[in-house]
Formats: sequence, structure tokens, C-alpha cells
Amino acid sequence: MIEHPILSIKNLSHRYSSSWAIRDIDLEINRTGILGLLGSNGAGKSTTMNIMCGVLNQTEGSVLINGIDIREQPELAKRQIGFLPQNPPLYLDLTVDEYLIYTAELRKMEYRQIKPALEEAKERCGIAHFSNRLIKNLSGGYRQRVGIAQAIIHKPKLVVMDEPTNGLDPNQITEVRTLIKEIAVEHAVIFSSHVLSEVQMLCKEIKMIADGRIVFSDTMDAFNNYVEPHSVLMQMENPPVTAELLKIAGVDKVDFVTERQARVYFTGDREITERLIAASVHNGWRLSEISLDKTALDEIFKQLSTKTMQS
Ligand SMILES: Nc1ncnc2c1ncn2[C@@H]1O[C@H](COP(=O)(O)OP(=O)(O)OP(=O)(O)O)[C@@H](O)[C@H]1O
Repeated sequence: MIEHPILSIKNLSHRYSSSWAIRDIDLEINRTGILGLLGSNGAGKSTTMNIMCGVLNQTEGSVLINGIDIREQPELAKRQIGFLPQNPPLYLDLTVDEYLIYTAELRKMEYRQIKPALEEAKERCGIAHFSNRLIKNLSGGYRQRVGIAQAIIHKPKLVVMDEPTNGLDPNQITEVRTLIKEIAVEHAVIFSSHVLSEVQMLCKEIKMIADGRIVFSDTMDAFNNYVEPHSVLMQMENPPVTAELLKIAGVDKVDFVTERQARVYFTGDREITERLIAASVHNGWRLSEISLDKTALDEIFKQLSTKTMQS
């Protein structure tokens, strides 16, 4: 028997009226766990997710869910997908139970399977005690849990979540992230975010999308290595001239941020900090602070985002 990938997207492109929102997206998921789709607002995350869940018809390319073409056999393919869109379609005047039973029926679940599936989904999402509560009387975090419950009630292979923590308060964000991690033990989860730290925290694999194209695709470890700081910030009471700093092995470039603070770009290992401290002591630069430059991470993120626009 042929084993199909859970999700296989090839050369996916979409055009709204005249302009392309996404171009040539390739993506494959073969196992459970979380894949992060990272991109800033307007990068093309929602467009990609709406197409992969059969909500939007693509202009070009193909989406196969477990080997089934979502455009050719949408009903069959959608049974394997759970989707939490950016604005979950919750019916505020229904109770949690009424709503979840309705979504199970939409998925054409067998009648006798619905009751146990309902209980299991509520249990997993921590909403069993709200079974008879109207959705409009739930907090944002609990509404999001109901949204997640409708995405998993039919036990799909693939769960797609479009910015699931957007608009939640910090406690709710932590709870929803924990829930996503739990769900990913049994399901393949693809999750979008514009928050780099969130993707770093949750995902083993990352696809970064910018201006409708994938600009980075690898494991989270590879991404973290890639975006390791390449500069340090040095605060000195008696700073040297740039040329003195450039003499130190590994230093590529120096920018003075203020008269006494230099950003020192380097290649190679992080032992550069030790060499800089030693040089400072030796030459009397009176170093008061030295740190790996965190803003460098954002800079690299920006560079990756704009890479395709320039090429
Ligand atoms: N219905 C639409 N009609 C025309 N253009 C659209 C439509 N929906 C999205 N776009 C455009 O397509 C591009 C990609 O948008 P998309 O919503 O997929 O991005 P996103 O990464 O999900 O961003 P956000 O987080 O802001 O939703 C943007 O330039 C957006 O303006």
C-alpha cells in the first residue's frame, strides 16, 4: 500500500484580481508534530491555509490531503482536515454542545460516533464544564478552545490553525499554546503566526513566508543556528577608534551607535566576546557592558523577509 504524505502542496499560487498573493509554495507534512508558518501581516499565510483547507480555490498548483486532491474530492479530503480559521465561525447563540454537534454533523460523522467524539474533544480542550454555556458568554480564551475543539472533533490527520493566539491575553496565550502542543502529539498541526518567539517555542519545523513566497524552510534548530547573533554591543568609557577594534580576529565591521557604544559584527564563534574583553582590559577601553546583540535576530528576520523582494 502506498503511504501518502499527510499534506502535499506543490507549486501553489494564488491571485486575487490582478496581484499574486502567494507564488510557488511547496510544502509537505509526513508526521505528527507542529510545523510553524511564520510571516508578517499580509505575507500570505491565510491565503495558503484557506486553500489547503478547501475554503478558497487556488489559481495554480495542487493540494493533496493524504493523497486526495482537495479540489477534486473536497468532501473526502476535508474529513482529514480540521481548520481553525483566523476568525473562527462560532455561532454565539448556540451552547458549546449544540455548536460542536453541529460541526460534527457538517463533517458527516456517523451519528453514533458523535456523542463519544464530542465528550473527547471537550475533555481535551478543557471545556467539558461549559457544555451548556452559550458561546457568547465565554471568554476569548475559551471561545478559542471551542474553535480548537471543532477542529479536532472528527479526529482529522491534519489540524490547521491560522494565528490561533491572536487577540488573546497573555494567560490565554500560554494555555492555548499548551493545548496546541498536546494536540500535536496525535495530529499533524500546521500553525501560523507573525510572532517569531512563538514559532520558536512551539515548532520543530518552520516555513517562513514573505511576500507570498517561502523564504526559509528547515528545522527550528537550523533556523536558530541561522539566526544566531552576529554582533555584540559594547559599552565603553574610553572607546578606541574603529580601526583598533577591526584588528581583533573575527571582527568584520564596527558601527558606533553612540559615542561610547559600539556594535561589533563578527563571523565565527562566540568566543569573540572573550577576545573583546581581553583587548579592552589590555588597552584600557574601560568596558562597562558587553552583550550579544538581540536586535540582530530581528534584523536577520527582516533580511529573510525582504530577500525574495530583492531577488
Ligand atoms: N480577498 C482578498 N482580495 C484581495 N486581496 C487579498 C484578499 N485577501 C488577501 N489579500 C491580499 O493577499 C496578500 C496575502 O494576504 P493574507 O491574508 O494571505 O496574508 P497573511 O499572511 O495571512 O496576513 P494576515 O496575518 O494579515 O492575515 C495580502 O497582500 C492581502 O492584501
